[in-house]
Amino acid sequence: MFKLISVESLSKTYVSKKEKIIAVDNISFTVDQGEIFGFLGPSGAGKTTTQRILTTLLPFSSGTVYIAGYNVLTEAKKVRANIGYVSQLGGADPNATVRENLELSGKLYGLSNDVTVQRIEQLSKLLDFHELLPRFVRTLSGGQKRRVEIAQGILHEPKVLFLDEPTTGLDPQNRANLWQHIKKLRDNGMTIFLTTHYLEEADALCDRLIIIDHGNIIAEGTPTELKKKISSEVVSMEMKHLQDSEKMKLFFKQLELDKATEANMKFSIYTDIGEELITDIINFTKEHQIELANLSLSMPSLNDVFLTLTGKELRDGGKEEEQ
Ligand SMILES: Nc1ncnc2c1ncn2[C@@H]1O[C@H](COP(=O)(O)OP(=O)(O)OP(=O)(O)O)[C@@H](O)[C@H]1O
Repeated sequence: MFKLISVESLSKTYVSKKEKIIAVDNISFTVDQGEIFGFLGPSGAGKTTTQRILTTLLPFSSGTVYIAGYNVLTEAKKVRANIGYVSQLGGADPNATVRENLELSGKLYGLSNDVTVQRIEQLSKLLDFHELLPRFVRTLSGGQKRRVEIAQGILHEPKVLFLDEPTTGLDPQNRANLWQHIKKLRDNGMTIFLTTHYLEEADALCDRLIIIDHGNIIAEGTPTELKKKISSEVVSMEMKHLQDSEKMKLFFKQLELDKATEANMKFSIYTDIGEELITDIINFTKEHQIELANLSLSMPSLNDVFLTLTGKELRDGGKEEEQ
């Protein structure tokens, strides 16, 4: 399969007031044509830095980067012609209409008027904002504005679309709606590189992803592969009374369950024999009159993956500016 993005031994060090900050530390990865590829990591992990390098906006310290077969250092112009970039801030002028914004993007990309009109027609239907074309951008909801900005980013039919935290600030319903639209773009052949710190987003949207922390790749695979690596199932349980937690801890020790975590009377046990373990827990709690607030069996989440790899949580909604 043709690799639309190929990154080899990429590093980026910022020098700020004589202090060196290694933002990206010798990372390598490739992205296939037609996939939604995610870059998941906490704030400060190096996601934006990497994305700005890949979109020719930032010089880097060492390594090689090819986008659509072109070298970002020596063939930056060709790279730019083949990519679309929608930053966190977006680029739509609030005081112009949706159509005017898109027409301006067409001019900036050097498209003819005919092609611009045709693309506006196509994309406004695909991204479900055709009826909004005469509206001023300032009157749009967050989700509607995002769809218009994505259309601006792909008006020139690029091979790769870069999306930086596309759903930050959107409510859960608008977020899920935007995911559907991003999937539609992928289904129409677009390759999408997306940075996110939302676990749920990475899980629902990405065909493959990298988890990045402190500039290093700590895991790579499909969401299912990553979750299966830690265990096939997770048993979650919460105690009603603190004194019972100690009894449960002893019980799990006897069963030699080494992949169990406990915090605030909540246990997560990573296991491949979930149903059997649930039966054992029910029998034990009945026998010892232990009251449970809840007990459930599920697939591990990407948060479990992050927790297992780094010992810390990467929770959704960890950023201050979020609503
Ligand atoms: N211009 C800069 N000068 C100095 N350090 C920088 C600069 N830009 C980023 N950094 C540092 O590089 C590291 C990676 O930052 P980056 O913005 O790439 O992270 P991120 O994963 O995109 O975070 P967020 O999710 O908060 O946007 C951080 O430690 C950050 O403070």
